[in-house]
Amino acid sequence: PHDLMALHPYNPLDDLYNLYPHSLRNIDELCASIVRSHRETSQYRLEELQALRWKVFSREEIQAYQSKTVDEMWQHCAVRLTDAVQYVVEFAKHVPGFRMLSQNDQIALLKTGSMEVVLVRMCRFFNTVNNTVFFDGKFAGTEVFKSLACNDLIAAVFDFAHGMCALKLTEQQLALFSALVLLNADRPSLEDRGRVQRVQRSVELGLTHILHRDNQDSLMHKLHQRMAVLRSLCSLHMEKLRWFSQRYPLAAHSLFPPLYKELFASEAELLPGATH
Ligand SMILES: CCS(=O)(=O)c1ccc(CNC(=O)N2CC3(CCCC3)c3nc(-c4c(OC)ncnc4C4CC4)ccc32)cc1
Repeated sequence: PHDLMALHPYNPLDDLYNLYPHSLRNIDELCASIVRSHRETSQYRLEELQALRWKVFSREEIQAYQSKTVDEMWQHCAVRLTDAVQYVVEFAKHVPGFRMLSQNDQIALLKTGSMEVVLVRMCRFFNTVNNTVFFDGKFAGTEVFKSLACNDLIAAVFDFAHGMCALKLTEQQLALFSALVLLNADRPSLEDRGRVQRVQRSVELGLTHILHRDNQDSLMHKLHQRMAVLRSLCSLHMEKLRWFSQRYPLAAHSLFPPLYKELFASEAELLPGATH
């Protein structure tokens, strides 16, 4: 099935063999190991989410969320996001080639990529019928997040989830796409961009291989479009975060989990006077 190799004058599989001379003798093994780590770090199994699909928040529970203050709700969400990000960090650590990168490059990729992978994974626990997302143990509509005071961001997240669901990705396709979102050699402040490019190329090869095998080559273009939407979503999020940390300097500084300082805040950028 490697006829697609014929299309590439140079054979990126050489990169694969150079990168992992012993462990992964072919692209199937690369895909299998990424799918396995996706499955082991996906936080919720599809069957669990399917069973909870119609468990939505009551009027009282929605009221309770909506009566939280802005900083209370941001902090509440921050805890849920941090939890989800931990699973993405575990996923990243098992993507072949990721751990061979320098510590700084691993952090640089996670700093921006982890949020994007959380958003990609959200389509697994999104119910397009009643426009709800699994949050805090039940399925929540946009009204649950009203007190965050950023309805445009939430609307954009829900739109993105709809768009991802429309592609009807299999778990295997989602696993390879998540790895590709993470292994982005265009991220800022990478020390060894060339090395990240080689790992990115091998993951791209894996995704191309999986889509070719599933007879869905046309999905690749759509997935690249999704990545562009992801980047705009995350910059909108960072804009909100800047607004939030100026409006609630104490909350941003003390309430966000320690991971925040590691992953998102840099001295000048987000938290004035942050202590590392
Ligand atoms: C990364 C760890 S950290 O550095 O400590 C860190 C960094 C930033 C923040 C503040 N942003 C924030 O809390 N956000 C942002 C967004 C909405 C826009 C993009 C993702 C989001 N989403 C959820 C979330 C969900 O989180 C797991 N699960 C389901 N639904 C939702 C909401 C509908 C969006 C829950 C929190 C949440 C918090 C913590």
